[in-house]
Amino acid sequence: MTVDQSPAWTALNKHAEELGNKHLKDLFAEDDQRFDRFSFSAAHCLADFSKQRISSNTLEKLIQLAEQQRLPEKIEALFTGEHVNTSEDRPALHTALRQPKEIPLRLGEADISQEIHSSLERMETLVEQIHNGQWRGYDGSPITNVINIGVGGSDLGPLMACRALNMFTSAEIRHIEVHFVSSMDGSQLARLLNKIDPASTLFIVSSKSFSTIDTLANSNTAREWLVNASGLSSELISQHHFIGITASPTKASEWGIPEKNQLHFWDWTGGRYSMWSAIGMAIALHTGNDNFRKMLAGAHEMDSHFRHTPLTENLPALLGMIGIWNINFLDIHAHAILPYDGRLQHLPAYLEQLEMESNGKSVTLNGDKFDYSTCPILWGEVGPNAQHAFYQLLHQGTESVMCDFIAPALRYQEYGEELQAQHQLTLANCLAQSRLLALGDSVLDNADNAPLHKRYRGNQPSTTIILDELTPESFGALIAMYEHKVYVQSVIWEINPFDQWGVELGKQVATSLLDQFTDPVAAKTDSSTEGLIRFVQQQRREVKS
Ligand SMILES: O=P(O)(O)OC[C@H]1O[C@H](O)[C@H](O)[C@@H](O)[C@@H]1O
Repeated sequence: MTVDQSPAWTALNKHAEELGNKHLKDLFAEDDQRFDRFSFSAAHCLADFSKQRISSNTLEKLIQLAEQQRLPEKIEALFTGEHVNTSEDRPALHTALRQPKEIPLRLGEADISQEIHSSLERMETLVEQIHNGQWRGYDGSPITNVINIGVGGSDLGPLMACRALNMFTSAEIRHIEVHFVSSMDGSQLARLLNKIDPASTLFIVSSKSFSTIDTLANSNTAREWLVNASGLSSELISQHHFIGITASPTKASEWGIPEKNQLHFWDWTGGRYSMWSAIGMAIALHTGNDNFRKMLAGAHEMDSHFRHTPLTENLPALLGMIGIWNINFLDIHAHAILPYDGRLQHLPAYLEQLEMESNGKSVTLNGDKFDYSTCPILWGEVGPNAQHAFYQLLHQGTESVMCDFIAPALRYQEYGEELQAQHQLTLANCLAQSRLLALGDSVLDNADNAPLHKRYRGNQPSTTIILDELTPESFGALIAMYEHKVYVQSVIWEINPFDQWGVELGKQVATSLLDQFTDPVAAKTDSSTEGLIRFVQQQRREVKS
């Protein structure tokens, strides 16, 4: 029996028939205590679910589904290192990466918390050496530019965190610029190599597998650039200008990263859950080791809340379960992430990987196919900008879209009134948009007289997440909350959120197609692929002739 045939699921289907058609404006009209009833706080975050199409009865039934799916035990299994990643037969212990040293965690014979903290301390030592100019380039120059080469989980997290915590970079370390290169087409790298000095540039090759072609292609180009600029051997260049962060040390050594320039993490850290490990070195370089530790501490605060709080007040559990309600009972399959703080500009892209690579699955842990929906299409943009882009669709389109509005309460405390006024303006827009999406033009007195193209139907569900302030701690807590939300949904859907088999075949097909561009008698594919390759080859011939 799959979960959609279970008693709790059936009860929710029945409940959806009763409540599903009730408009949010009616739910608010019936209950002026909705905010108090449906908003919850923990670890620097307040989550307001009152603009979700739920009643207290809905939450009760969702909690019953979560208990039916044994969510509390599954949460404990995650934290204690059980092999929740069944298809790869591994634990998923990203929470251990932000656990204080004093709390032991046994994995088999080993207490991994000691290993984790010695790796963290080693990373911090390298960061200090780079910050204080001890780490030198091939001609003795101190490092001023650091380029993180990585993709997916080895890029999106560190990039997001560096932008989010940019204002926490102290003057002492501002002489170090951190850049991110991920795209296999070389466009980011080419732009950078044109403007930086090779002698004072350090590359961090971030790759759990150390076999991702995107990252190796960019790293090969970077090394060739340095070898050409210096006239030195690639061995010598690798000693001064390359650090490798990986869970595959042998491959990193084979590529040429000296053992002493390597930082390691573990296969029980999923790529998209790895920014808390040495993969976060770029964050520590950009914001300082202290702020990196504060980010870990904030995430640990949310971990403790998730692990020890009853489901009825558990933020990640409620965020996850209300998502299940929207997807599986209200038939909503689009999810917009809308940060009302430009520092969180990379949050949507990060969550796209975290959520869709984790829960974009259609087979249960037992290998069974099923008919119910899983992860929705998730996308997003900085809210105020998106108001001038796709909010037309949110307000007057035909699609139901659930939205997450995310904003800090406090900002610019140490700045002038102008900037504080800009934050006030941004908050007003954040609250206005979620209000209008929920209530539609019932916010106006005489909306009924307006022509249809000026009507706003509302009833678009949203959650508003307010951080006390955007700090390393609250940022860590926010990301940990979404990680746990994803896990909660995977437990309900009985899927494995920690593997990503679906990304592999495309890589193989790409490798086999590479030959097609150079070898005309290569293996047959299909008329479209062959036609497109012929067109590219023709363009190249014309350029040459
Ligand atoms: O860190 P790496 O092994 O280079 O992997 C980088 C990324 O590529 C893979 O294809 C997966 O899609 C991601 O989960 C991963 O984060």
